[in-house]
Amino acid sequence: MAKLAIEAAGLRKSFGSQTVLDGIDLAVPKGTIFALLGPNGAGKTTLIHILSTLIEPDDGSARIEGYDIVASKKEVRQSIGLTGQFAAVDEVLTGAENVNMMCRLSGLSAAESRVRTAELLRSFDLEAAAGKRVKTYSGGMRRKLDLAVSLVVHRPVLFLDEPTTGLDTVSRRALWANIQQLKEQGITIFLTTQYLEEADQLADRIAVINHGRVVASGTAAELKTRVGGEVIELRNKDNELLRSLPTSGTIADVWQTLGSVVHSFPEGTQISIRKPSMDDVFLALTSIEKEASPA
Ligand SMILES: Nc1ncnc2c1ncn2[C@@H]1O[C@H](COP(=O)(O)OP(=O)(O)OP(=O)(O)O)[C@@H](O)[C@H]1O
Repeated sequence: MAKLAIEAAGLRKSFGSQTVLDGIDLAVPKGTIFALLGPNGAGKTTLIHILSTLIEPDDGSARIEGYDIVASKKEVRQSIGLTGQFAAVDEVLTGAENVNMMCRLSGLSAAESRVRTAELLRSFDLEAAAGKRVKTYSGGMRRKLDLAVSLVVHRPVLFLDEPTTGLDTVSRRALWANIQQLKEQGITIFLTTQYLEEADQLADRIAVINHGRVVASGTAAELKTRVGGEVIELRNKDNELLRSLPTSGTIADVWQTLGSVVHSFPEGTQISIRKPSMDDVFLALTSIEKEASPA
């Protein structure tokens, strides 16, 4: 049995003259959460579409649960669940009707469908809203319902394309908890996100993608270490950030770094030293290419 749920080598895709994926390699172990982090237009959705067999790559290969995404489309489709960027549920139906309809379409009997619908609505905390039409749902509730619908049939691999885009902090955290629970059930999660905090909080491994290439990959801690050292923060008496300065963290380097700016800041300026955040990592890894790319 393959240990990897998702593996890709040299995936390429162009639309006309635009190269969207420029040689992507991936290896996602089973039962883990993998986050593909990148800015708008980096190629995240295109990669999900390729891995979920919706479009074919121009070059390279990929396997899901050991099945080739081009030669064994049917087996790949039977191994995956997918939720896209926009909720794919029917607004006129109630939450329960949506889940129930998907159960019936998936071949469950009426009785089985009732049981599964109740189970799913319970695990996503949607029982109270089960009888309400989806058009009355908040963005967070729709996303939860979307996830519930994609889990009607047990699939070992779940693709989530920007699952929390547009949600407020509370709904986002609730959805993160749901996603963690899916991992605890042994499901491999591949998600795309523009939110650094989301990748930091949820993912076992992260790949940062920019202009169709993986520019860095590893655990959140590894990526932070890659950017290196520590960050000195200078704040005024109201605790407002005045400047962040990179440092290796040694006494000599902190001394030298502060020495070069000490006269530029008023007395009373406070300093603190911290590890780099995912924001520092992301900016460091994507800023050079961003500057070079057209707006
Ligand atoms: N079917 C298509 N035809 C032509 N161009 C496309 C097509 N699909 C995607 N693109 C282009 O490919 C690039 C990458 O798009 P993609 O949706 O994969 O990026 P993304 O990282 O998911 O961005 P976002 O976060 O905005 O969804 C974009 O410039 C987009 O316009």
